[in-house]
Amino acid sequence: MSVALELRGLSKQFGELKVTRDVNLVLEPGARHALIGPNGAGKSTLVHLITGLLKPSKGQVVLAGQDVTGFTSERRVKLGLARTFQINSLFNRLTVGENIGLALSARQGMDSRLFSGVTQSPELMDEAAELLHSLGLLDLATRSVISLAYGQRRLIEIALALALKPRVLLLDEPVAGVPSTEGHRLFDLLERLPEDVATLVIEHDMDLVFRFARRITVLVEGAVLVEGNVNDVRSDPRVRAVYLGERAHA
Ligand SMILES: Nc1ncnc2c1ncn2[C@@H]1O[C@H](COP(=O)(O)OP(=O)(O)OP(=O)(O)O)[C@@H](O)[C@H]1O
Repeated sequence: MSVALELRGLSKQFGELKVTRDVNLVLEPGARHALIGPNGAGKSTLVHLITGLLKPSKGQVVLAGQDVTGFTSERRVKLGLARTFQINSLFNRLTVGENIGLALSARQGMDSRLFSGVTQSPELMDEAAELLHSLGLLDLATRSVISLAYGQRRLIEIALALALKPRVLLLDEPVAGVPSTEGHRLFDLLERLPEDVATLVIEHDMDLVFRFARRITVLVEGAVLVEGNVNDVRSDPRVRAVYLGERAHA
């Protein structure tokens, strides 16, 4: 099977400021990979380079063997790159199930503005329920989005991204703002992600990173400091120095 996502020598400069420096990264299908690094390390910039919000100064983004460096974000989504949607992309007055139905219909090329077409399609609504069930979120299906707590909405954002049937899923700080009482639902959901989807999580919460990831890339000053499996990264003295140094600084 081909590599799901590859970054080749990716660099980004804003004027004189080098924010991303020659980053190489490979995600195999089904990868569970975390990107970590101290504040300002360039994690968000790297995500923007992957999604197409920013264009690199050098290097390539390759999605399932295809060089997508010059492609718009929309084209990348169509080719299987999904990221968690921002909260405001959910339709507040609709139910969770209807929101997922709309995302499924968009994937199938239906005009998602034709909302009635979605709710009147038992197949789509069944598929939405099936997806929510597989993620352990079926209890939220008939709730209107507006009635959900913030943490619950963040879970639904992940379901919405998965409705696009991506090859690669980018999760940008999934824990941010989720109260600890709802944290277990997020962990549960992450364990239920489809096995073949390559997942890259950008996260500050080390508890989540160590539980979820099989490989970790540590970014410092825009460059990869270390990449390896969880134990290697955890015990690497350079990583400890970065994090302990940061803590001592705080
Ligand atoms: N559009 C821009 N123009 C100039 N500098 C930028 C721009 N975007 C980001 N930077 C700089 O790039 C560096 C990396 O920022 P980035 O937001 O990617 O880091 P980060 O690792 O995501 O940080 P955090 O964990 O705090 O969110 C910072 O010094 C930031 O000020």
